[in-house]
Amino acid sequence: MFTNKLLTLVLVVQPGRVLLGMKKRGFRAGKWNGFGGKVQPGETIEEATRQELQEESGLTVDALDKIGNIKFEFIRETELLDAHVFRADNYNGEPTESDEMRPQWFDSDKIPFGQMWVDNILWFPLMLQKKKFLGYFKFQGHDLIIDHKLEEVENL
Ligand SMILES: NNC(=O)c1cnc2ccc(F)cc2c1N
Repeated sequence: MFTNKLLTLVLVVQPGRVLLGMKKRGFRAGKWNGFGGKVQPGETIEEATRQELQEESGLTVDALDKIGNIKFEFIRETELLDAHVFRADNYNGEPTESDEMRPQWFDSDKIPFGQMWVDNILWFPLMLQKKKFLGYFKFQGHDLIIDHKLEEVENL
């Protein structure tokens, strides 16, 4: 029996480049990540996405494009992570370092996949092409995918 934990994830994209955040402390410090986190009770997924983006990068966005839903399972764990993935092509403000994250722009052809969650290399190309997708990744630990599904969809 699984419990479902909602996560948000947003990639801010400009022509030829993507904004990522270097996690400075805590879980998976030293990795580059999109911006996001948990959805608190009473918050919508979109509200949580905006809140986490602002806290972690200093940015606000007008439009959030829903581009993916990814379910993460870890063997021997009963919590399924249900990540709602968004893309933002416009933003307000300037990327600002926080206690948690150091934002940095990366050329779209120089994404540091070796310092990211290992599933990113599989679905970032879909995200960059603005394709909508459903993903499922089964992890053994945090660095080994032992099973996965990834499909493009017309609607989410
Ligand atoms: N850019 N961030 C991610 O791709 C990301 C964020 N959080 C996760 C939590 C659990 C997991 F198995 C994967 C991710 C993940 N890929």
